[in-house]
Amino acid sequence: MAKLNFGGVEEEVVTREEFPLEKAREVLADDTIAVIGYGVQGPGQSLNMRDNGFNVIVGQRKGGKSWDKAIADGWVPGETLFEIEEALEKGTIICYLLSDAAQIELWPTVKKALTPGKSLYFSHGFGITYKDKTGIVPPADVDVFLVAPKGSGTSLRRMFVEGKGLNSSFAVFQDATGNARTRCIAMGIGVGSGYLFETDFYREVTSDLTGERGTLMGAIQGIFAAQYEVLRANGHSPSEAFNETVEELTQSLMPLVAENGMDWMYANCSTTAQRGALDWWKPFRDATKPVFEKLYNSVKSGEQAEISITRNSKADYREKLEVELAELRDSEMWRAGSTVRGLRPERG
Ligand SMILES: NC(=O)C1=CN([C@@H]2O[C@H](COP(=O)(O)OP(=O)(O)OC[C@H]3O[C@@H](n4cnc5c(N)ncnc54)[C@H](O)[C@@H]3O)[C@@H](O)[C@H]2O)C=CC1
Ligand SMILES: CC(=O)[C@](C)(O)C(=O)O
Ligand SMILES: [Mg+2]
Ligand SMILES: [Mg+2]
Repeated sequence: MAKLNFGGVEEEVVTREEFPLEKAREVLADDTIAVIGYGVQGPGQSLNMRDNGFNVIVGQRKGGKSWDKAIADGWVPGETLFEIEEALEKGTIICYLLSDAAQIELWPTVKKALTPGKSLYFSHGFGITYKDKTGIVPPADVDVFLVAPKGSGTSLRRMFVEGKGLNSSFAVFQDATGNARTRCIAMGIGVGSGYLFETDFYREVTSDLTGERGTLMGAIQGIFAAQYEVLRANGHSPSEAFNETVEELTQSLMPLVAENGMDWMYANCSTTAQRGALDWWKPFRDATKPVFEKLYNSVKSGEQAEISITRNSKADYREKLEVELAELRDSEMWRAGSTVRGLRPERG
């Protein structure tokens, strides 16, 4: 563990320097890693582990898009791609990467396969933390741990292919073998994490649910929509409103923030912009903070988990999500965005 100073607070993190890939391979040399579910995280994690030289198989329901995608990605039915029950039987580390709602339905099957000494791996603290709602209570004689890549499985794979690494959190819930922590970190390195920071299942799920509902996804769309609507109501064209709300942020300014922080991005803009942004960020913070507090409390009380389970357990949940995604896609702002994206010279 490397001790690092994060803005004045000391924290320990695990880097690839101190826990190299060779060590991770050694730790899991005798394991068969069964990735159950081939949705978004399933492909990212399984392909990275396969390319990293681990013994990986995939378990997925036969027929359907995910099964076909697995075959297209080079998984071979009967060799490295199996029906879920068969993969569960063969695996010594069970990576439970179905959607959080689907994990509830399949749990009785998974539980049966968890013979003593096996490991149960998650990428979210959801199922374990909300056990009263999910019924997910693992047997005492298996290791239970998580590695949660902090980003989409799509980025996890893309960054790996580019030689980069997305960072992940890790946590041990149950250590039956006495070796759970090392095995967990080895998995974290195996899936292609850039570095790993430690948490517990409760803190992982509460921060994650807050982040995705907040600045990462929910709040950002909300604030985009509000500014776009004000610009349009005041006579600005869709292209002007979109460029000034989204395109400039994603294409020009956020890459600068990613590279060197907010102050550096500010410093690379005009002093006119700096003056205004420095005056306005606090009013925006003050206006939104009560919403973030409401959000956090709703996560903490279990209300957000309840909503997610209820809604995503319905037979037609995919169609319902698609209708709401279409509402975004078909909005003037994102239709304007589609045209703007088409005009990027590199796409032409
Ligand atoms: N999507 C992402 O990039 C991230 C996901 N996670 C976590 O990783 C885990 C997996 O999430 P995703 O990859 O988004 O899952 P997903 O929603 O893409 O679903 C994964 C797979 O579950 C299968 N499935 C759905 N219902 C099923 C059922 N009733 N029986 C059998 N199979 C079923 C689907 O065919 C799909 O292949 C979750 O715990 C999630 O919170 C964590 C970080 C990011
Ligand atoms: C990509 C990620 O980490 C999220 C937003 O938390 C999720 O997909 O659940
Ligand atoms: Mg997340
Ligand atoms: Mg999440």
